Amino acid sequence: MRVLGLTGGIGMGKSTAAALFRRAGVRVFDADAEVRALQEPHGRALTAIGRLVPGSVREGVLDRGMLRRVALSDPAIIRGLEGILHPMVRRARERFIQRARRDGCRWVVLDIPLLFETGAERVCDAVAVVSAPARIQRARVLRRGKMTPAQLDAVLARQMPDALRRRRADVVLQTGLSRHDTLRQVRRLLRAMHEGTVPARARTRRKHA
Ligand SMILES: CC(C)(COP(=O)(O)OP(=O)(O)OC[C@H]1O[C@@H](n2cnc3c(N)ncnc32)[C@H](O)[C@@H]1O)[C@@H](O)C(=O)NCCC(=O)NCCS
Ligand SMILES: Nc1ncnc2c1ncn2[C@@H]1O[C@H](COP(=O)(O)OP(=O)(O)OP(=O)(O)O)[C@@H](O)[C@H]1O
Repeated sequence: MRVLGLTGGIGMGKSTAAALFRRAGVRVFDADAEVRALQEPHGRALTAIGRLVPGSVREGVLDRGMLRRVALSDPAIIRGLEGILHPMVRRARERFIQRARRDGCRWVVLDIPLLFETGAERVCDAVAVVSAPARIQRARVLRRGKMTPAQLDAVLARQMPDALRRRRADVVLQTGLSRHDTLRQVRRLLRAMHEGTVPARARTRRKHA
């Protein structure tokens, strides 16, 4: 079985690309969805988060807006939050890979925003990076109205710069043009996956989870 990492900065179009892979029948592990599941009412991460940010969990329910505000204004809190969540996400990822291998999948996709930052690239045979001009990225995120410009800057400060991410990619998917154009690029990649011609990772030693 082969593993394709899919990553990119906030708002670069990861979920949109992941949905295209899913539609083509490829199994996709979604790290953001995993985080949300851990933070659901009575989710497994809530006790630890409530201890980290007192008042953020009331009667087993997380105040996500408050957590976002606190975490994105205090680097120590976001580090603490990552310390709670990343090991849980890593274990879920390992279970996903084991299950897919057992089921005889030929390719799976790992959709992980912090793929390089957390070392998850080590389990990937190839990495695709979604990318768009910074101006478009900013406009997309701010248009959603969930984050202030200062909060967006705090997120960007914790992510690898786009240029570096692109340099470390095996494939770059441009999402700054139309959705149709992105679809064409994903189709091309799917064809290469099928034919076994995806550029392989030369720089890192593969270590399957
Ligand atoms: C900070 C939180 C509460 C903000 O919640 P919110 O609903 O605003 O955002 P959401 O979870 O949908 O994430 C949106 C995007 O923000 C970026 N992002 C989220 N967490 C982080 C982080 N710790 N570092 C860098 N970027 C991040 C990613 O690009 C992600 O796709 C939440 O993202 C969280 O609990 N993050 C910590 C866990 C984490 O590191 N997640 C990243 C995936 S492993
Ligand atoms: N190829 C594309 N063409 C046009 N718009 C796009 C394209 N890809 C994504 N978008 C738009 O950009 C926004 C962000 O896309 P998406 O949710 O896929 O990004 P993301 O990288 O998963 O974001 P996040 O990191 O915040 O989860 C959405 O509003 C989406 O409609």
